[in-house]
Amino acid sequence: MTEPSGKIVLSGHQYGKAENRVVRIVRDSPRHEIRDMNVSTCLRGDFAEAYLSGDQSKVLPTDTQKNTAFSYAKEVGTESIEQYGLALARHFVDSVAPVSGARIEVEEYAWSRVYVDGAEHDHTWVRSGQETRTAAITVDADGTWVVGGLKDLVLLKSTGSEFHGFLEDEYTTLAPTNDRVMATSLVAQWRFTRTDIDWNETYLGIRDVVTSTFATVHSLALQQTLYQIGKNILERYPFVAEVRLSAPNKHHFEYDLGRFGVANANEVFHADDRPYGLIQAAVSREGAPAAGPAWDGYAGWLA
Ligand SMILES: O=c1[nH]c(=O)c2[nH]c(=O)[nH]c2[nH]1
Repeated sequence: MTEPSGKIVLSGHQYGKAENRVVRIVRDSPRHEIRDMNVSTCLRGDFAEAYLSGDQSKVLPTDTQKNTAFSYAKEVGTESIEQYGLALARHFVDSVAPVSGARIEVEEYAWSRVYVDGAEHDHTWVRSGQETRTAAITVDADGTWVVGGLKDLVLLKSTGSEFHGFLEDEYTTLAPTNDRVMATSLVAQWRFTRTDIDWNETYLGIRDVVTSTFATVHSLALQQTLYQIGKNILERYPFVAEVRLSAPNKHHFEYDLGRFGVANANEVFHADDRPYGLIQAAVSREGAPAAGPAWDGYAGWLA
């Protein structure tokens, strides 16, 4: 067999500044607001000469992209990470000639107000240990795509989950169960079909669909729960075209206390951190607008 001997070409490129830690405080009144973000900017276009011959004449430095990300936190504000990301992406495409496309990926770290004497404090927060909100915005000559999301949403239900009836072969040792703990650390992303959205209200609504579906679906497998989560989001939000979900099955094994003569009826578990089943699904609406480059990632946290 002969190896292919074709010409070697630059077959893809994109570049930007990854993980700018932008913190915006709004201090127009004594009650301050905080938006704590991790922002990655990525430019697309014909930057081939930078790779092929070292010609930087079309290259907007990543340092400049960083500065723009920080300045936009003041210039356009950070009402939501989606709105901020849209403004930043449009700026690069509209104002920097060689840029034909931009992708902005944002993670938002949540803070909640500290309570002092039973009242919310104006300018002190404690980091909320729950999920990280995410957004990925892509603008190019063909359009604008917004993907909202969350990651590290850790959920556990102590009953209402079964797993049985599975295929068995000579390597199968798993016992079927009618009652188990089901837990995950969910990553979910949803693709919008429009940009005139109340981003913050929609985020909270979708998060609520995720948690309430996880709670109320009597689950025969994590696969079934994921599909129901996606379906319920699409049913409630007509402007969402597609939901992608990734869920590690955080196994909780009933600990064998029988060895000590102690009964254990689904009460004491060993939470095993690895290996874990990793269950993934995409749920979409037939006939919805095409995804285009909406899922073409940059900094890798979507992977
Ligand atoms: O919800 C589950 N899905 C699986 O595919 C699987 N496989 C497994 O061993 N346990 C489970 N649980």
